[in-house]
Amino acid sequence: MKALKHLNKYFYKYRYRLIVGIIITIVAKIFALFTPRLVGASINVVSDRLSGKITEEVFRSELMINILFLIGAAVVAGVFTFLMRQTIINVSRYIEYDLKNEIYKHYQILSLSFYKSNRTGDLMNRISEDVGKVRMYAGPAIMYTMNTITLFVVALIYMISAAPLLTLYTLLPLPILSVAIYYLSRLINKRSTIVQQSLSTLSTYSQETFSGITVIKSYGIEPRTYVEFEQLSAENRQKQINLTKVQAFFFPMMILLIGISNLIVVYIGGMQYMSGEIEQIGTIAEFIIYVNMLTWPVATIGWVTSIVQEAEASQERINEFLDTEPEIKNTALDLTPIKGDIEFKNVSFTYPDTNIEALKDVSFKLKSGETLAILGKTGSGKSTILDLIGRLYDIDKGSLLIDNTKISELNLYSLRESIGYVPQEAFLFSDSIKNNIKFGKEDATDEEVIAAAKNAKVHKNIINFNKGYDTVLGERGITLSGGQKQRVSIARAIIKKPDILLFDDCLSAVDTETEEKILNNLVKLTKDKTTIIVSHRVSSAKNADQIIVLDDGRVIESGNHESLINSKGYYQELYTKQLSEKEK
Ligand SMILES: Nc1ncnc2c1ncn2[C@@H]1O[C@H](COP(=O)(O)OP(=O)(O)OP(=O)(O)O)[C@@H](O)[C@H]1O
Repeated sequence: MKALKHLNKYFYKYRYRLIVGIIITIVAKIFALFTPRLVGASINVVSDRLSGKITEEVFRSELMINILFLIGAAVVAGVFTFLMRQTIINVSRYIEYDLKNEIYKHYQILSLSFYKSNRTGDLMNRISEDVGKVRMYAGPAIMYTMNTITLFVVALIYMISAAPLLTLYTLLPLPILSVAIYYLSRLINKRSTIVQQSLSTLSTYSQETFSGITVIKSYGIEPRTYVEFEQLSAENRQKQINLTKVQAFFFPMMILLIGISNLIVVYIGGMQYMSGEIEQIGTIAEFIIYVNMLTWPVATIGWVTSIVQEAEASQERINEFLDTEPEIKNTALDLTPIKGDIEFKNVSFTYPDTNIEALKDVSFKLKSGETLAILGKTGSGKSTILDLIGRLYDIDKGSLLIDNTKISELNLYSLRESIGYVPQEAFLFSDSIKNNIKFGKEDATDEEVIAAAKNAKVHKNIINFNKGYDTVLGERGITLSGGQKQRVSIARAIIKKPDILLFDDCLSAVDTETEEKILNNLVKLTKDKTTIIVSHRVSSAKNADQIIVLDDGRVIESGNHESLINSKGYYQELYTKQLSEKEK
């Protein structure tokens, strides 16, 4: 129960609803328990009439009163049972909502390395499946426990006052039922988890084959995927059958144990009536109803125990993520406006998960408004530099200064707010093109969106689509070409008008002519912004104020276009090669 303590704050938040719910539960059960007494009393009236103890008139009026009370008690119990679900189960839904939001909010502040080391499926599971299991504790478990306690206490008082020995015999099989249900519920839960896992494997497999349908069709491997699907499907079927097998035990077992209890009541009760220990025949009927009313609550003791165990395990998994501290901490609580000076002083950085030393002793200084181009072979550490400026990771050695202040001392929100980042692989959401661009600036006007798209040289493509800027992208929408995606992604960054712009090889899928036009627009737009362009092409770099060339995490050349051409190194070689390719 330690992990589940996390929910106490929510129970406190909804305490009034919960208390009302508990009171309603108690009232509902008290009224439900009028039934056996009234039935017993009615049978006694019939028996008294048969033995001539009462007159026909008294018989009729007493029976009528009993029947009216029976109907009244059933109606009140029914209304209160409805209200019981409306209060306690609703509280569990509120708690489920709050917990989901809490987890999601926490996910948002966790660092990139957390996402690298945990699978997306796991993150999704904890926020959906696990929260669902915890809800069962916060709602149904509490409701059924209250139900059982009230029913038991009230029924026992009635039963013992009517026939103490018969009470003992009647209740004898019930603990066996409770224990049996507990083990059965555990088995059911275990098998349901196995079914869930197999279902998720099946859906992951189908999802992947649908996303990769182009590859599957072009390689003609549809029959193979079909066979694989069939195998997974067959495994799932077997697991479902295994689950049904144990589920099928549930009700027969209950019916058997209720039957045994009924038999005991009739047998022992009958004997006691004959020997005169029980005075009225109605008591036997009353007891039969008690047994039937108590069986389900007793069964739920076992069921609730297994729900609580499951909830505890789920909450433990949830807490594990909630207790994970973000590696990147915001230490400056006040906002810190950013101008855009960037300085790397002997910066080294090793990725914690792979231990790859991506940057070694890197130094450069960039004044606000200047442009830096970074070139180098693949894997040389170019993107890593941009990640460090966005503080997606913290550096190991050296110092990274923004506006002459250590990056870790800046307000994280201000820092990221001042950056416009265009990643190497453009990611667009399944939304309209307009909203994808506006992602950079939520309150942007249509004119601003169009201006950004024009500067990113993608406006003409967009207006050629039937729905223009309202064209929906993604799974159910249109698929943009690689170059179009990159340009929408550029528009998203420039609409924000940030102080620092980071372009990570984002023109690689664009032809050189369009690249030239975009770069010309960027020169105008980024006049007073600090800009870093990562590229494999000299054409993207040649106009930059500074150029650095990286090799295996080290700066091997630095300068401007002219000085690097004259120094006859990697840059000059690349320039000559790319120039001759262009001329071919
Ligand atoms: N998130 C990560 N976790 C672990 N290692 C990483 C991560 N990202 C990059 N690396 C490693 O760090 C090194 C530098 O990678 P980086 O992406 O900075 O290179 P790059 O110069 O941008 O390459 P490219 O031109 O191919 O984009 C590579 O060896 C890479 O495998």
